[in-house]
Amino acid sequence: MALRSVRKARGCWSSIRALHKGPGAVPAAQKDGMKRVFSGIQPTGIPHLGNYLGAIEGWVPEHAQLSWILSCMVRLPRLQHLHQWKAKTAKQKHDGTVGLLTYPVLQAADILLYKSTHVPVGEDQVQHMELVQDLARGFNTKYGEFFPVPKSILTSMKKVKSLRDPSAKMSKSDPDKLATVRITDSPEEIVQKFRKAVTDFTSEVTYDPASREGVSNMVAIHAAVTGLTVEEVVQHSIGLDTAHYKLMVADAVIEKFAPIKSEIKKLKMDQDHLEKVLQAGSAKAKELAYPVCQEVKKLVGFL
Ligand SMILES: Nc1ncnc2c1ncn2[C@@H]1O[C@H](COP(=O)(O)OC(=O)[C@@H](N)Cc2c[nH]c3ccccc23)[C@@H](O)[C@H]1O
Repeated sequence: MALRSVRKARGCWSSIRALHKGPGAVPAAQKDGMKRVFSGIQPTGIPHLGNYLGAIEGWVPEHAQLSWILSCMVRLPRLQHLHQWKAKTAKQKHDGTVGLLTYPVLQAADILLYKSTHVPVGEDQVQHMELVQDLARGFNTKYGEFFPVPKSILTSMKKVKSLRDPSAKMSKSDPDKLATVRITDSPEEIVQKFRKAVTDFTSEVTYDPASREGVSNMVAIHAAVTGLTVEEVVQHSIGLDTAHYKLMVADAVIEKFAPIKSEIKKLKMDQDHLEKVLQAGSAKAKELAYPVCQEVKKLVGFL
């Protein structure tokens, strides 16, 4: 389960806090115009004691409980038809687990538990968001208007492609280490990955995702990290061949990541601060999740 952040539109926490005075309080109705943005990420690496005490311990009951209730409202074929289930279980010789099959329901619980209205996700999650929307609508039809139907927020870079196979998405779990640029990569690693990025035999830099996926991925990444438009990026690259252009994109990515990397380094050195942030986040999340979960249990007849 992957609750990482519960963010708000500017100025909303105070009104949310006023409505949620801890366990037992009435869940907040989504007032007109009030946005609640929720996102998540797969947890990778080994969680430490601070993660567990500060956050994970506080997530488990409400997320798992709502997930169970929602899973009783979804038919098996609905989950078996999801692209990601089909792709992942195929990779595992059709030996996928129940957890893999039902994780989109747990993800729906993550989102609905906070009555989220907007969810920033990449393109691969759009089908899962449709499931969340169906579950919210289905619940509301059966038990009365309760959950907002959350909308996906997609950026222009909703599908960053692999540097080794531009027909596939860039993925953390890609076994080819050169395919994926990690935020923590050193400048040398980033240069090496872009140098080896798969493009084609035309040396000119153009943007044509249908026929030149590799170079177009470079251009799209370049535009996204510099804040320029695709047209501006292509214009600035006139006269460069793709080999030189790849190094230019690598430099732009290094520059983009530099302040993020130094912030990560600084934060990692301040474990006390990190644990405090986790604890405060966990308390805020609990304050929102508990009353919503209680209300759901009342509506479905558990309480
Ligand atoms: N190549 C790519 N190009 C553009 N976007 C991409 C690319 N790869 C990944 N993403 C997006 O990054 C987010 C985290 O990915 P995860 O696979 O960890 O994401 C996952 O596996 C979720 N199940 C985590 C999750 C758990 N609960 C949630 C609630 C709301 C939103 C997300 C979650 C996602 O938005 C994903 O779409």
